[in-house]
Amino acid sequence: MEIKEEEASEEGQHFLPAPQANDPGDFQFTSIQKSPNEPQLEFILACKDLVAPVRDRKLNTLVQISVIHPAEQGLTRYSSTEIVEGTRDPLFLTGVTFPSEYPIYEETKIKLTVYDVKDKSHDTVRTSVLSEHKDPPPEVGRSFLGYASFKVGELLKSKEQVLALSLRTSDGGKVVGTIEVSVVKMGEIEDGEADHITTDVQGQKCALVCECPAPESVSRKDNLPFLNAVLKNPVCKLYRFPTSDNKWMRIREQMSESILSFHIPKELISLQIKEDLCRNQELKELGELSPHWDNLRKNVLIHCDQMVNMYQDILTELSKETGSSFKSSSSKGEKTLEFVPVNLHLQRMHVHSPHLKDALYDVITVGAPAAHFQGFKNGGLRKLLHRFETERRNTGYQFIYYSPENTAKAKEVLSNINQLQPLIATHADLLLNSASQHSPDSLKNSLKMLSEKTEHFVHAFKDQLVRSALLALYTARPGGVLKKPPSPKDGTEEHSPQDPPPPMRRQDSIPHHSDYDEEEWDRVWANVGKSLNCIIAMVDKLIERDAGSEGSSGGSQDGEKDPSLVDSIITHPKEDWYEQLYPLILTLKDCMGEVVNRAKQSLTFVLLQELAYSLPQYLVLTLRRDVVFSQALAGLVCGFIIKLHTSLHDPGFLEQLHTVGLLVQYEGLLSTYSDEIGMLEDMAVGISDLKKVAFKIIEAKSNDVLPAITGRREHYVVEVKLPARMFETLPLQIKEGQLLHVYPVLFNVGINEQQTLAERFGDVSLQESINQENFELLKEYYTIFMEKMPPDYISHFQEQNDLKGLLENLHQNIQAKKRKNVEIMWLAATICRKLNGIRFTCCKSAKDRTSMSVTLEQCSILRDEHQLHKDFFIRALDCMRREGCRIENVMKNIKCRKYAFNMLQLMAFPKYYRPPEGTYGKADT
Ligand SMILES: O=P(O)(O)O[C@H]1[C@H](O)[C@@H](O)[C@H](O)[C@H](O)[C@@H]1OP(=O)(O)O
Repeated sequence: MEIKEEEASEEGQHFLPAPQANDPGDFQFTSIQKSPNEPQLEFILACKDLVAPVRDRKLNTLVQISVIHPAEQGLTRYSSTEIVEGTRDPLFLTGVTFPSEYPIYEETKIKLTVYDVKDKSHDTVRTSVLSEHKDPPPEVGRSFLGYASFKVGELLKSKEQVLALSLRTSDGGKVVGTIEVSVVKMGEIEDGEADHITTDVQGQKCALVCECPAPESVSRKDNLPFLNAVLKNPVCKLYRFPTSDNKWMRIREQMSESILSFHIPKELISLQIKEDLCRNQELKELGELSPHWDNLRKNVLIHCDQMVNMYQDILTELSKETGSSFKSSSSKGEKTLEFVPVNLHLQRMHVHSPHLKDALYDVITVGAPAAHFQGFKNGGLRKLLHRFETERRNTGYQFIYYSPENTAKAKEVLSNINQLQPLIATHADLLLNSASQHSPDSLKNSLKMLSEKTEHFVHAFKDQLVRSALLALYTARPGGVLKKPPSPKDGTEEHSPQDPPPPMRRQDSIPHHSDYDEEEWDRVWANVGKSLNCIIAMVDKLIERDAGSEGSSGGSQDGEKDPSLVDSIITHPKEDWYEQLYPLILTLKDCMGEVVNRAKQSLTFVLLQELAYSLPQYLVLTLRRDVVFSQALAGLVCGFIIKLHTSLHDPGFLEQLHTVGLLVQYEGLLSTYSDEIGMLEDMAVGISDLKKVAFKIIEAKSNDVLPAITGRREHYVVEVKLPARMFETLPLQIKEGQLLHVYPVLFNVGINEQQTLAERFGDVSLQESINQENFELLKEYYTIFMEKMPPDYISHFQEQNDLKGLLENLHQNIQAKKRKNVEIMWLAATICRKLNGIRFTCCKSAKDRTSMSVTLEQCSILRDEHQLHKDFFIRALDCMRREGCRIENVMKNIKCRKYAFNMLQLMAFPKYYRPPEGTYGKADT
């Protein structure tokens, strides 16, 4: 293949194609040998003796890397280095990496084009707009210096895998310098020869040594296939930066989407539809009600059915998006994608630095969970829910006020009933089965299980709420009314002294003609216990008699048995165990059925109260909360799975996971001004709602390793599947299905020009209270951590980390009420990392501000943990922002390689949040 003249050669090129499957078509090409899931090829670049077109001009150079696929004509522009200023011997810190999925072979040709950049502000504009099969726009702000090309095979087979190539002018004639291409492998020692290159850094000469010590495996490679099941379309970038002692560290940045972005919302919506259908059915089965309540119920059902239909439509639409793993920032207002998180990615930094273990730093970046389709005109969930609850509490006409806690309790009891009743029935049948087999051991075991479950069942109703709800329902039946109204002393109807009297008392339409028998429920409920006792007595008796031991009757545990019932049974014993037990089991089931019937109806009546108030506003609010929660949950599950896989071989982490639970820390960059107030209010509730989520790790029984969700709105369990060989290595408690809890915390610091307005003319109290409240939560987590982790772990932990000091510092910063105090974010993130937590960074779209923040976090980690040379802090930051994963993130969201900031916005940003010249500007977001 001929490489055409530079001016014309880039026809048909496009930037960073989505890597396709490694499918060479009809041609046979030589694959590159590589470790599974590792990049296929990584190299770094340096130029020497570049010739400036104009004498004495100081060169500002960058190299553009293009790929010529062996079976195709034309170039594919792949990536660029950063711009190195003021030297003829530039050494580029931004390297090149081809991820494992990229279609690259030994025959693939790489073209390196060196440019002299005259105007940095134009540079990114120029590289941003290339789209497939379009002519590149005219060169602006840069001029062509020279090019070189090589075949991948040549590089791989060269001595020491280094090529020194002459750079030539476009006519191929004049040599204008050389370019050195050196293969690098993360985590591998380079041979003893140190490669000394000098570079001019801000006027000072600095000797840089390219050398790496022995590798340390970061994450076990056998975990990767399972991570790859959830992570998609990785973008990789490679850098080398000097350490303070002039050694090289290597950094690989990786950014991946996750199919959980769509999978979790779909799972969740299906579950919510089931929950709502079940509730609607229960409302229908509530029985006869007086006209007032019946009308309310009809109205509620109309709206609830409509709601279910809407959820079903959304699910249908989402199900069409098979295999999708990314919702772009520009789709955030789309109705059918409401439940899907915006721009969710794993942002990973892998550091290989001299003398230190390799390290991984993960941050999940995602748009703040918020209901963009519903909008923010009236604020977000935090405000809306508060307002709704206050109004509901004070309106009190036409319905009975139950507090959110009591409504949640009603849902919990209903869910327990629905789970326990079939379970008890199964255990009862198993008992009968054991009886028919005449097996004493099996009979004892079945009885044990049956007793346990029945006790749980009886216990579930030991709540005043059921009692008071029964009373309330009684009065709502045709003709039913109380002699005395339900008493607030039972604590289920909550009225402060100032509140109006309970509305029940105003239901004058119901005639007074009968008394409510409050003890009836006690009797029905107690019968379940009694019938279980009869079964226990009978089993004891049967086993006793079977063992041939005469004399003692009734076994050892009949203290609570109903003697009349037991006696009547055992005075006429039959030797057929099944026949003896069958009628008792029937009685138990009947008694249980009676309890279930009454309890279900009464608690459903409690739910009717919640729904009856302010329809359809209540349902809209529920939808908003579901939408926000779904986005937050998708991110959380993604973060959890990644954390689990990367820490699977860390016993301390696993111990922490099941004894303490996991800290999940969110960094918010939203401003407390205009629409973003509403977003922050949504986000705060969405994140707080994650407390309702617990994880359970189960053994994968098939190739489907995608997580499943069970539960209901008040309590979800996410089942994460691990293949047998990984599952086996887990601590017993986790293998036995112990629920693993999460502790979400959110710290927000607005940084943009809107925040300046909020600080000058608006209100920052929302941010202040969120930070204060979440500080308390973080402190609570730390206390539990200190209490529950083993003492030897804690003493080692304390030697290494001054968590107390960091917490104190964070507290002072929160109290200080300083403007745009980004120290809060750094401290919160550091505490999270030290406590083994999951890190999140969010702004509206997780595109611009988030990119500034994660790159700053990455470079700060390199500085504080890996001795990044202080003179290279800003250069590293600029490299990552200019050519790193985050500019690709912007590109994939808005098809333009520009952070959407204008000068005004930048001036408002804290200093280190400003991107380098040429990487920002007006962008059509
Ligand atoms: O990723 P974000 O920081 O939320 O993107 C903002 C950007 O910060 C802002 O300057 C710009 O004007 C846009 O509003 C971006 O939000 P989009 O959601 O429109 O990408």
